[in-house]
Amino acid sequence: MSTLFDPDEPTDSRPMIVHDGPGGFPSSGGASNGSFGGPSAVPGGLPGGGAWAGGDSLLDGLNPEQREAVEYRGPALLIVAGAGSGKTRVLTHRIAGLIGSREAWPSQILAITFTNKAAAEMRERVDQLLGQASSGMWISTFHSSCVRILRAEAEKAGLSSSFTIYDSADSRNVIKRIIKELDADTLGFTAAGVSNKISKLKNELADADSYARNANLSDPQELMFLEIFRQYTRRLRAAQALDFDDLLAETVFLFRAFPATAALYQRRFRHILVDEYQDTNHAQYSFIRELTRPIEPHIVAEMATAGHHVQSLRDANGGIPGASLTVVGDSDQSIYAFRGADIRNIVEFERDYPGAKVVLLEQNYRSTQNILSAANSVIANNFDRKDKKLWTAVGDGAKIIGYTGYSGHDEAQFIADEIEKLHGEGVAYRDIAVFYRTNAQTRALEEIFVRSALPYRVVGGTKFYERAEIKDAMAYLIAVANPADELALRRILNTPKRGIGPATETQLASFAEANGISFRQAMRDAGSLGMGPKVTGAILQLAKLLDEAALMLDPANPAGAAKVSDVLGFLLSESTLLETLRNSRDPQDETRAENVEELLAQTKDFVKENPDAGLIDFLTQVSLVAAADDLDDSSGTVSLMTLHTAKGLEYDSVFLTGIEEGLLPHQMSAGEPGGPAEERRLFYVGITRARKRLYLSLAMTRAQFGETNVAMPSRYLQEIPGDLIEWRQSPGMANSRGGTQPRALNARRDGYGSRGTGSDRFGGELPPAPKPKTEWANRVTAQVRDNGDLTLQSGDRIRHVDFGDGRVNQVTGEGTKRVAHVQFDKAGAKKLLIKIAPIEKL
Ligand SMILES: Nc1ncnc2c1ncn2[C@@H]1O[C@H](COP(=O)(O)OP(=O)(O)OP(=O)(O)O)[C@@H](O)[C@H]1O
Ligand SMILES: [Mg+2]
Repeated sequence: MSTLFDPDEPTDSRPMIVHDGPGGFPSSGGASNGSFGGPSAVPGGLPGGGAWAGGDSLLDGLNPEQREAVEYRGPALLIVAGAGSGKTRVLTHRIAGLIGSREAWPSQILAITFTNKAAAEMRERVDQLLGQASSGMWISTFHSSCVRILRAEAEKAGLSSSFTIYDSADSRNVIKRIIKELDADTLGFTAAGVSNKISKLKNELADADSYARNANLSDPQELMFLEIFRQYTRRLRAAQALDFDDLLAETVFLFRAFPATAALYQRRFRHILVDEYQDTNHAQYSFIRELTRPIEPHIVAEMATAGHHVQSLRDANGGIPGASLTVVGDSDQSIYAFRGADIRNIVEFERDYPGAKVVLLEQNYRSTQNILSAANSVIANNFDRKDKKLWTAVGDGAKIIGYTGYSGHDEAQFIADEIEKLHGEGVAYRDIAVFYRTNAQTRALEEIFVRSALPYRVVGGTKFYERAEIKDAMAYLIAVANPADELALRRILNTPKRGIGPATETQLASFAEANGISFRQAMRDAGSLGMGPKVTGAILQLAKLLDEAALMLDPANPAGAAKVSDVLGFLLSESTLLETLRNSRDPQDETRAENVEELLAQTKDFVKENPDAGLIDFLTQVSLVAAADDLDDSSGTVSLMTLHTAKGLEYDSVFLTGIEEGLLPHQMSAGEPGGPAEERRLFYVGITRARKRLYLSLAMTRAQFGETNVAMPSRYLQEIPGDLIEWRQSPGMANSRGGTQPRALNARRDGYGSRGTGSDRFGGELPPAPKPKTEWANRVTAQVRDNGDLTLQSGDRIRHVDFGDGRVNQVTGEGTKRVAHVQFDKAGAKKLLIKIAPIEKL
């Protein structure tokens, strides 16, 4: 992929049709016969009478409604259906059908998915269905599509094509600085609050000026906010940077300001398909709206004059009709209202696209009947929705398993044990997922999983690219790519330490401002600032290093343009960043150095996979890695992720954890209108990810923000018919109660009085306080454990803080990854990671 994209360029490398296709593909030989009459026309015959891998088999795996959706040809198609009914599958088959039947060139297709991973999967499926790789399709997220367009049209958008993309941490840093400078914290402004508000406004396509028009500027709060918003906008512009929300908004503004530019894309993309449409916000909606607009005859005439191929697409009036649009979604799965997503986009689709065909899908192919029934009865409690009943031919399947733990740790231990059991029954780790509402819940889970030597990965936690050392290394690359990016320059100014303090940084900034030059130029001019020779030398050296790196990348470089990996290697070694980490005494720096080396390795892979790509391509790719993109199906690990990240995915076995009031629904949702209903949809999304087995767990006490609080079962649990769930108790509770209902659930019933007899009272029967730990246990728990030297072999007796005494059956693994398989006298069989397990040899 080259950095810049020309919408008029042929991007399809397949020697498919020899005549001139629609959308202006230069003929690849042969005469232009113009027989390709628009999106719904099928050009006659295939070259050489060849067949493609799809054909009937493309429709074989579909039910009649799905087929109808795949085969429908018309300007607008809306597929609304519940979870797991094959919406994404229909989109994929539809794309393959359009290409396979020669109705569309791959390059005329734009498919929007929610994550880059979903995009990659869709592309792979399409290629599979077609039996060959088809390049030129745009299957990507909203953000990736917008970046490609903005880089190609940067000049019109008033940007450099090497603009930087700020992630939320970057933009918060800028906002933090502004708040400090304006003393806005005295008025109660926080970086998080301001950044949320700005993000919401941008999702509504508002900018500082439009905000000013509607704001009450006699209110000091609003006035201050406006000033922060203005400064923020100005600073990002000066740094040639866009934040995530800008990517969408700027593209829409560009299309509106330059109809002729928009027309290039409107003409190119004849088929636009959007997955998860229920979660589009106003800016995303507008982007699609602009792209599907018909092109006015006078613009078509201009395009023809400019040499663009438009002839075959023209209608009787000389205009070009709007692209065909297919959207799929499920309003019951709308979970991004907090980011401005608007269910109305789906509800009002028929109004916005008159004559749209609507297809409903009702058969679920993912889950067992028990899981579906639970999902159906939960979501039925939301008002204001069209009732739809999902059914499945799969059969009832296993019951849902419920578990109430004493604590988050107890809950996590239950999950770890169940996972091992499933694994023992032949379920692969990769087919198991654990979901939670808040990231904080991972702590207990991770602790237990590590101790149990369970292979897992947290999807979208503290992401690799959000680590400080990676951001440092990336800032070097960004500073080379975009010299205007002051944030990147300030980040590396004294990283690694080179004796440039905050006072010097401020001095450089003021010098730049006073002289109307960039921060980078101020660095180059450091000699005239009258600072000490050491500091001056350090600044000049850094400026020179960056300039040299930029020269390496220059295509005019006599040695040939250097690759991203070479440049990063050069920067890391010349700046001594890597060496400093390696030589540091801070033990964490060892990991940091490894991470930076990993980044270097990644750039090498990137160069291998994309030989023609440059630095900007690499930076773009990194900026757009979304949370779910960390998923790697091939790895044999259990996936841990938030409910939001789980959208669109499916797993054989799913654990939904922390089903408690305050977590689900989340306490923050209580005050929001529609909050609890949105949380219920989130629960529905979670339930419907499971294919065969579903676990619902909660804890009676939950440690949060350093406090341990009594937790109450979520109101949503009561919405699941009791006979679908088989409750397992916390081990400590089994003795005192005979029934199968978890005690905490009874407490909940009491509180709500909606079910139960009232005799099931919680009062006076609080669970016994956890046993005080022995002095030994306290010591083992308190110390930072490192049993690296502990030698264990089968037959050894050990003592564990929680599980008591037991006997080692087997030791597997090497070095720090040694695992003891222990049969505890009371707690049963467990696996422990020796290095950190709270154990002692007896
Ligand atoms: N006609 C069919 N025959 C067999 N399997 C199918 C059929 N339709 C869909 N499936 C399978 O059912 C599962 C769910 O399909 P898909 O992911 O497309 O549903 P979805 O409606 O997009 O779900 P979600 O709302 O969760 O995004 C997938 O594993 C898919 O391959
Ligand atoms: Mg889907």
